[in-house]
Amino acid sequence: MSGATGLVVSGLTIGINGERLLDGVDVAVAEGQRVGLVGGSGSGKSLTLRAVLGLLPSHAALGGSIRWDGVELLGAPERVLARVRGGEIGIVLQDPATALDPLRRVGAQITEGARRHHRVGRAGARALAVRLAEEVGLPSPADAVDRYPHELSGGQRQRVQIAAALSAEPRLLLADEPTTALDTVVQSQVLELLARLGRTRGLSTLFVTHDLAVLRRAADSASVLDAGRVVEHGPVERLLTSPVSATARALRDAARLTSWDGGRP
Ligand SMILES: Nc1ncnc2c1ncn2[C@@H]1O[C@H](COP(=O)(O)OP(=O)(O)OP(=O)(O)O)[C@@H](O)[C@H]1O
Repeated sequence: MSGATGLVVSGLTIGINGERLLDGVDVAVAEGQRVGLVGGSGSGKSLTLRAVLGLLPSHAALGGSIRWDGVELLGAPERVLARVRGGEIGIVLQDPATALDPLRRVGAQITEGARRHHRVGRAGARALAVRLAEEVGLPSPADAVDRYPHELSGGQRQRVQIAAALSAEPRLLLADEPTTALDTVVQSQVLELLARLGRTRGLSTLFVTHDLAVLRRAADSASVLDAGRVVEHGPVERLLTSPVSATARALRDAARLTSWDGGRP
């Protein structure tokens, strides 16, 4: 066990059905850091996140190393993964509609992590749900926790998912395209929320996206993935202003076409 805190992924390889899908990926997220993984569709971003959580199909062949606070997670026993997954490491996915259970009230879903990882009782859970609903900016938090997901807007549902990820008090948040399904105004609000939570909770983040303009608000440094390999790494600002690899240049050009204003104040 090494003394390194945070997440250190090194030389990660993933093969499924004889096809090498990830080929030696290195990513590290130290305490309090905001790191991005950016790349086009199919480049291996989600596979990397799923590998960290031990959520790959059982026939996937994994190599390399994924250490959390110095503890190797690759091949770790289920009880270790269960503690880390949704506990010390929280996750927020792209689509709150599929991440949330349509048949359970919002409050119960927000506090599931706290009940599983910290044995919070029923009464404590309700107070915690309201507090977290307030922290993530849900309107009328005491009412919101009694609603069902379909009674909330898409942006509010994404706030619920973030509150649920926070309830077990994680130190690292894995975010997989958490704003892609939202319109640009709501996207901006959710990015603002994640940035604030990072500051107030000292939460580190590993943020996956195909959009460098989004990443500019969500991470300070990033690795650029192409076909399962890291082709470039550096500050997000530098990836936008002077990308070196063809992949980063293409992502910069795409960001210019959409929302990035070229860095003008
Ligand atoms: N369970 C699986 N079985 C076989 N191939 C898979 C599996 N999961 C992912 N892949 C393949 O691995 C590659 C990387 O997938 P991944 O989901 O990591 O891409 P991504 O970068 O997240 O892309 P997107 O932005 O489109 O989600 C793709 O070619 C995908 O088809």
